[in-house]
Amino acid sequence: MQLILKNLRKDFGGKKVLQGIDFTFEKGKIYGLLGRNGAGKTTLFNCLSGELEADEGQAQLEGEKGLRPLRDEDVGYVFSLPILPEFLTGYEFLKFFTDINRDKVPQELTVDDYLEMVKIEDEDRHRLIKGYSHGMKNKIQMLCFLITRPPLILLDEPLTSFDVIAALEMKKLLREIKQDHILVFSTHILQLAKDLCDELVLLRHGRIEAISSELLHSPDFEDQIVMLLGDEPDVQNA
Ligand SMILES: Nc1ncnc2c1ncn2[C@@H]1O[C@H](COP(=O)(O)OP(=O)(O)OP(=O)(O)O)[C@@H](O)[C@H]1O
Repeated sequence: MQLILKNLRKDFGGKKVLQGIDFTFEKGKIYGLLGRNGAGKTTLFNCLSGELEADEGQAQLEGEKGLRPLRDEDVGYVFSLPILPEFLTGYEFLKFFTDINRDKVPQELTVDDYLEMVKIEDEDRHRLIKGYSHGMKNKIQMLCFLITRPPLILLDEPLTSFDVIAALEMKKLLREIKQDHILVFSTHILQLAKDLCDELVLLRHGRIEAISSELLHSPDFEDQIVMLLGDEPDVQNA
């Protein structure tokens, strides 16, 4: 399975953010998306998840049944600022979520099994999400894609909110599921990108370019990335 992006463009009132993205992401790999603040990483994720409509271009999935446009339900999206119903408990939300996705949930797994998977403790499961920490909310968001297992999973800087143990667990989990998904992960933490990702891509000048694997494994990797990102101009105005 592949996600094929062709000439994806997005402007905001003349501000050219995505300037013709051409790139192919493959199943079985974790991609690290790097870019300066304001480079357009969230905009790209929003266009792929259907939160925003791209002005031009296409996003298509190529699988066993051929090529077809990417649909909203193909995408699991973990936002950097989690959006969840704060008036529900973690348990209630997941019960609701598993009920509406009953066809996708393996029979043998209960809500408690899922909460156990991301180590949300018993005493927290029945508290309102409103009182959860940022990291706990991110865990709940991650459970949504662990339940529905969409082909494309987008993670907008989620691991930065996790403590060291939780981050290790999440990395392990992502590595375990990666063979069945296309995983794209945006982060500003170079060490995390290097450690977790199979491929690194840069979003700069409104386009995506791959970083060679030699560079990824070279001793001056960080300096080179800083140099490459350092010449990113401000987003172009029309
Ligand atoms: N809804 C919007 N309306 C107008 N401008 C927007 C909108 N969303 C994003 N932008 C602009 O598009 C540019 C890219 O923003 P985006 O959030 O995609 O960057 P980013 O790479 O995710 O940045 P960061 O690393 O800081 O999170 C910024 O200049 C931002 O101000």
